[in-house]
Amino acid sequence: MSESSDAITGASILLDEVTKQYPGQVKPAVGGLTLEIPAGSIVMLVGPSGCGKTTTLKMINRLIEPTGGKIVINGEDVTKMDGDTLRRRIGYVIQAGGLFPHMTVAANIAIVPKMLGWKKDKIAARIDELLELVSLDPAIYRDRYPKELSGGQQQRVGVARALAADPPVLLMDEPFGAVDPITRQRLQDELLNIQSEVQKTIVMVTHDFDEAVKLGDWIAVFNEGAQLVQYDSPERVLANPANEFVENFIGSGAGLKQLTLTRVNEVALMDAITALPGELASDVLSRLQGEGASYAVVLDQRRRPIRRLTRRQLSRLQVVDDTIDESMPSVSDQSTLNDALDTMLVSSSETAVVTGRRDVFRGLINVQTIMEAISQANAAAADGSEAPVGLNSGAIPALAVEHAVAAEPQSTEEPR
Ligand SMILES: Nc1ncnc2c1ncn2[C@@H]1O[C@H](COP(=O)(O)OP(=O)(O)OP(=O)(O)O)[C@@H](O)[C@H]1O
Repeated sequence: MSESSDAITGASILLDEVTKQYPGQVKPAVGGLTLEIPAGSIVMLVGPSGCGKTTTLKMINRLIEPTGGKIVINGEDVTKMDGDTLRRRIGYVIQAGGLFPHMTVAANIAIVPKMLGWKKDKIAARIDELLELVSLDPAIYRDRYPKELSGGQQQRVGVARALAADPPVLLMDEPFGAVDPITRQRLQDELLNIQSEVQKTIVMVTHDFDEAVKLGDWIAVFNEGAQLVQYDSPERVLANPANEFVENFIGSGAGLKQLTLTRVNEVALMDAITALPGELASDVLSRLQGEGASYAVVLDQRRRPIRRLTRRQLSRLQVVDDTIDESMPSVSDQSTLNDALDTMLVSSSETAVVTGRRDVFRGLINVQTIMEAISQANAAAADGSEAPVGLNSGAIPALAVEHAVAAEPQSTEEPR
């Protein structure tokens, strides 16, 4: 991306007493909702089926027109703005990516830049940059059709397409609902990695409370009619649920869910002895013995881990080869400790290999570290930082919506 990695490019969003009354319905689907969404944050909308999450989300880009109230983006009232113009500033991601089946991956991503009249070579460069960003090798995937991709890959392309023209806001409606749990975990980790790079304002609807805890800076828990029951940090929603409704929604195992609050990159990792294909096994073995380590991590040329070799395995080898062990327990540094623990349990291994951006090796994590983190998790709930404003009626008291320091947002438009 062209922005520096820590610049917030997202825009603040304010829903100001927003209402949606569908024709023929007795009660409004969303009634007088006020919600402050800080620039550069991820806000998760959760609640039971039919409570108005999707309606709330789609009112932000006016795919659904509010029947009352105002929507303010970066200080600008966009309620009366032309809907198409508005949607050029807002990326939109839906379940299964919503890709056009008869267009290649590249053509799908290029839709918005083309509409904006970008030059061919700029579009081509952007496609490759975005595919790299979502961890798809451009040389392999740019000319494929959606049906030649897995569900997770389609979803990644959907995210790439939504980011194509660098919109300050990304709306995501159950984006990972259609993929298996492992792919879902990877896509969540990737989204966090991408977000640490792009710092957009992301509003996401999910059915999955664990997903909300994992991804959200803030969680909005709704009841019917988009009644906001609690709007706070994941730590505080877990530690102090506002009432029984939220408690029930969190479900059992709130203690273990604390593990979802801590990411692998927040705990100390252990160093490991690494080896490269082509090295003499005896050299690696003597390094292991010198450090008292039980195995070495073999890295490929791009420093991505491909397998682990124990002392015994090394003693039987002449030269380290480049065999890839698909079953090696490996987690991204954006994974939660919960995911890391899962990975270890599934592989019956007390340690897992940790990778960072572009899957580069970062170190090792072990069960001990995770156990220690559980005992520390509650401390975070005591953090006194203020939650954004969220309520259901009346004017907002002294709103201090931060205005993003973002450059003038470029246009984008999502196909609908
Ligand atoms: N086009 C429509 N016309 C009339 N009623 C609608 C329309 N769309 C949604 N509703 C109603 O508005 C309420 C909120 O729907 P919405 O889709 O926003 O809920 P949701 O929380 O996203 O639900 P889910 O989690 O099941 O997707 C529901 O009662 C729904 O039946």
